[in-house]
Amino acid sequence: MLRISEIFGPTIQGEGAVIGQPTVFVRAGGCDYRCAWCDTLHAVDTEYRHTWAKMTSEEVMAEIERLSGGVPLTVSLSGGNPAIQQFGELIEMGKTKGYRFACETQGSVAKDWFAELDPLILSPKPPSSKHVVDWDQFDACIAAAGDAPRVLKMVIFDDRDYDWARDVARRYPDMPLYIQPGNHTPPPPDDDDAEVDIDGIMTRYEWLIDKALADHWYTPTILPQLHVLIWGNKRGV
Ligand SMILES: C[S@@+](CC[C@H](N)C(=O)[O-])C[C@H]1O[C@@H](n2cnc3c(N)ncnc32)[C@H](O)[C@@H]1O
Ligand SMILES: Nc1nc2[nH]cc(C(=O)O)c2c(=O)[nH]1
Ligand code: SF4
Ligand SMILES: [Mg+2]
Repeated sequence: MLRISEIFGPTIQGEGAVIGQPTVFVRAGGCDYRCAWCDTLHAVDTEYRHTWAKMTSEEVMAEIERLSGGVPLTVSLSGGNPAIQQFGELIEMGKTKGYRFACETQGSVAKDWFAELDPLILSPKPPSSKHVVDWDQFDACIAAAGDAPRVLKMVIFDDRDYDWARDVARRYPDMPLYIQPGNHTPPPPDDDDAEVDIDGIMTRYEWLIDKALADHWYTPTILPQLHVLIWGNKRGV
């Protein structure tokens, strides 16, 4: 059984490597982290566990097909941390029907089904999250992906995060790199309509662009969370 916080879409992927692509999101319930600025606490905080549905892979697949009208597209597994659950069966089922699976995870738990993803999006957490990355676990995630496409996506709030991200990028010179400004006004878990400070986010975005370009750091693609610019903190988009 899978613990599912929400399944929604099609919408556009708002972040990183496949930004703008039509996507159905499967948001897993439960996370081994609790980032200081997490924007999906309703899928993390166990206080909201009662809102997570227990579903079989067949039931999740049926909902993906219903939402997409049976027309294959990219399915993004997110959360929470999808890597603490068994998504191998769903991925196998979906791929035989022509669906493609991406997955977002912080890189704390490796799963053999990472090898079936296109792409695996690894999003190690910077100092502002208050988490410290276990790089052995992170490397195990990269190894588990094997030949599957994998990318790095890092959220940056401040100078310390920026310096940390540059170090991470040096450590993984062969991985496509995406950086995004943090949303300092993430929604509280019980209020998906909470105000978002778009001006503040755009100021941080501009700061991040200026800083990277001034440093001649040309390897990252620098993107905002497009869905936040369009829909704010709204859930299910
Ligand atoms: C909600 S997480 C779920 C997947 C996984 N737990 C992870 O962190 O990668 C999806 C993406 O949103 C990013 N994110 C979460 N809160 C954010 C915030 N306040 N501002 C910008 N990005 C955020 C995460 O860093 C991650 O890249
Ligand atoms: N449109 C849209 N794009 C996203 N990219 C990553 C998301 C996430 O919460 O994992 C997300 C999300 O929730 N919505
Ligand atoms: S790892 Fe991802 S889902 Fe978990 S608390 Fe951090 S941002 Fe939220
Ligand atoms: Mg999100």
